[in-house]
Amino acid sequence: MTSTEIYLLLAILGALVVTGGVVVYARRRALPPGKTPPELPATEAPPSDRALAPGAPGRRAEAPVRPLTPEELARAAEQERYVAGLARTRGGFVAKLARLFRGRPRVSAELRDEVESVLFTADIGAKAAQKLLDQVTDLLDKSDVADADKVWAVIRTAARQILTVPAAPLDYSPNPPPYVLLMIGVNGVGKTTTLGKLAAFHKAAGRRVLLVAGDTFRAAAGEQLEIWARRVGCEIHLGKEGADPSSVIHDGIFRGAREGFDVVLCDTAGRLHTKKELMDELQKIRRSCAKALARARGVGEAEVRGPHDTFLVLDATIGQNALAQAVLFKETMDFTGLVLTKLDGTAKGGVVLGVCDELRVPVRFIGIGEKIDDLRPFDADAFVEAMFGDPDDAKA
Ligand SMILES: Nc1nc2c(ncn2[C@@H]2O[C@H](COP(=O)(O)OP(=O)(O)OP(=O)(O)O)[C@@H](O)[C@H]2O)c(=O)[nH]1
Repeated sequence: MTSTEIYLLLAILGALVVTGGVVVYARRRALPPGKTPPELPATEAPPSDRALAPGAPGRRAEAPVRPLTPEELARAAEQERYVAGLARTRGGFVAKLARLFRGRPRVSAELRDEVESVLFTADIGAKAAQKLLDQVTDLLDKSDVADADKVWAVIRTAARQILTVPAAPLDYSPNPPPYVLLMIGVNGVGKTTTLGKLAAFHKAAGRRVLLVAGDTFRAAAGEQLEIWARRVGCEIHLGKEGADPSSVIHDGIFRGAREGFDVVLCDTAGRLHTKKELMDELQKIRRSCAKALARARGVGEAEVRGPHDTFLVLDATIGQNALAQAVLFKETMDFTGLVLTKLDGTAKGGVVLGVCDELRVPVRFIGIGEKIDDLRPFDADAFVEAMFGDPDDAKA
């Protein structure tokens, strides 16, 4: 080896040593103080030398994406369906409120007037509107400016308080069975449809269901319920057209008890709360429920209260008129729960707040479409979340 070759070799070796030192220094600098880079396994080449196929051993870790379980997927789809079903309702006064807050990180007391105008022109009833406004005013009174998020949170909390009506959970397993439900309301509000959906709900929970066609006034009503019974795969008790609804319902409940059904769901003809004779007929129907249960149990009528539940069905699309209807029904007929239907088709769904506030009767179910699975048990928290989730998401 010539001296030139020796110098050249030494120069290359020197350069390699310097480059290695710089690389190690740079790597140490990149780590938090006190940390040393992890040692590579002696037997393995550095990752860069390996195939980059996903999952190859030693491949630089990507954030692992865990596939959702079927239950999680079902829950997400259900949540999406629920929120979509309430989109129009959310597009009502909630969207108007959200528009007031949009783009205003801080809001002043002047906003109070605008909030007042939205609340009092919404279909939530004057009392509920006042309660929400009081909360906003309280907050704004505390300082000249308030955080828009805080105002929104105050409205959400007040709405949740109004919607949370204390009530025992529904008991579908009375001893002795069956659980008897009477559905009442004005014409066309969705009584029969809701009964069909409820029959499906109980069937899915493993209960034996009997539908009772207590609307003997309208020939098509029995047929409509029969279609639901076939769709759900449950039995139906039909009376003769024009028969006394009390006697049809009595016989249906008695049959339900004798034949070991778990749940008996009774339809009634639609009626206006202003028609006295029709409201009297409802009282008679209720007494016949008690009579049938007493007879089936072999006890005196005084020992039986009547149907376990009576639900008043309200059509949310008529907004405040639904609230007026409910108030007038309550004057003549007790009901234990409310069903708000057609929330999918209206911007007036805020009436749920009004009925909860005014009547303090729990909303038990809401209808969010015409299909068999478009009925949801009412949950104040879930409803508030779907309605008031985030002002920026509210439908413009
Ligand atoms: N979009 C929508 N439509 C509904 C809902 N519930 C019921 N409907 C529709 O409302 C209409 C009336 O429903 P019915 O079940 O016949 O009402 P009803 O109270 O039994 O009527 P009467 O027997 O005349 O008193 C039907 O077209 C239903 O499909 C709902 O939650 N959403």
